[in-house]
Amino acid sequence: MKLQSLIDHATKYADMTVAVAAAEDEEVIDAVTMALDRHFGKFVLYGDREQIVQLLRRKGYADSGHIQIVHANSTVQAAELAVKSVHLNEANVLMKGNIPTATLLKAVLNKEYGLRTGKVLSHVAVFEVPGYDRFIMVTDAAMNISPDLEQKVQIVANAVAVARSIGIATPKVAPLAAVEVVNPAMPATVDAAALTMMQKRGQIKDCIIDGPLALDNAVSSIAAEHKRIDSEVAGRADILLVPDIEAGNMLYKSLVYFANAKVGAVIAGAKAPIVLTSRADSAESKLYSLALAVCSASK
Ligand SMILES: CCCC(=O)SCCNC(=O)CCNC(=O)[C@H](O)C(C)(C)COP(=O)(O)OP(=O)(O)OC[C@H]1O[C@@H](n2cnc3c(N)ncnc32)[C@H](O)[C@@H]1OP(=O)(O)O
Repeated sequence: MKLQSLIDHATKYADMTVAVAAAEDEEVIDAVTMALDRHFGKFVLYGDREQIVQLLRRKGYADSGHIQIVHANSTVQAAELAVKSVHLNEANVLMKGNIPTATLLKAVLNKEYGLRTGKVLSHVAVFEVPGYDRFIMVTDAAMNISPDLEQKVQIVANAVAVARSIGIATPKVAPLAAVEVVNPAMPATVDAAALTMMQKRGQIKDCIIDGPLALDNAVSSIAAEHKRIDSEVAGRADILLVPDIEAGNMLYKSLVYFANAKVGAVIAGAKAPIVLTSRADSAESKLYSLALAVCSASK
């Protein structure tokens, strides 16, 4: 599967509005104009009007009917205004611009005007890995630091919702650990076994969970056969649930830097999908994240 297919899908939602907090950033404007070139999304850019106009002019986009600029005096104000616009249903997707992640997340978690739903918010990344015939999803590599079992249940639910929004009707979920047997000294294996049983008993829906699985058994049927693991998920996992942010972040970055994987990612579980790009992301990756957010907002 190619991430390009998400862009093709997103073009069906040309009217989706994306609120960008602190849009005065060349890379962010690159992603916005790339999306407009591909005919998806309308954008409301919150931030320093003069800087945003200058950046848009360089791209030849100053007068686009699909862009509105709302001036903000600071990044804190830009975050507040952008989040409020999603809260008020004026926008369908929130995107981070030139602003610290914590500043945006604070606004997102604001009790009065934020985007809380009572659910856990979590990061879901979708990878196109060279040599693989399907997407590999990783969660949570960037938001929840050391989730407990109840949080993992919601992290899985968020990832399943994103998977379904991109056409994976019943995703196979592998809760990862270092081994594929339960070892009480390794809490990730105990949580993985509990998640597996919760899915079998109908407490977690719309997916198949089997774990614990080590990474090789989750993604390689040869490795799974070698270990004689009899599992519906082994070798065919769509979603890799990592035990904590360190494991997830290293897996995410290994896929990008060692395997040349392409990635798009969103924060799910909020009132609307959130695109949390980082400086190191390519404009292409930001575009994939925008497309993924538009696809998941459409469900
Ligand atoms: C993968 C590539 C990209 C990257 O590398 S990103 C870099 C790595 N990521 C990070 O550094 C972010 C890691 N996470 C964090 O720092 C923190 O968990 C985060 C998200 C900032 C929240 O921390 P704090 O602001 O300290 O929040 P807190 O724990 O004091 O809680 C404040 C209120 O917010 C709520 N909250 C926090 N995280 C939540 C979540 N995931 N889902 C839903 N609600 C959440 C929390 O329950 C609390 O609510 P209340 O005020 O008690 O009602």
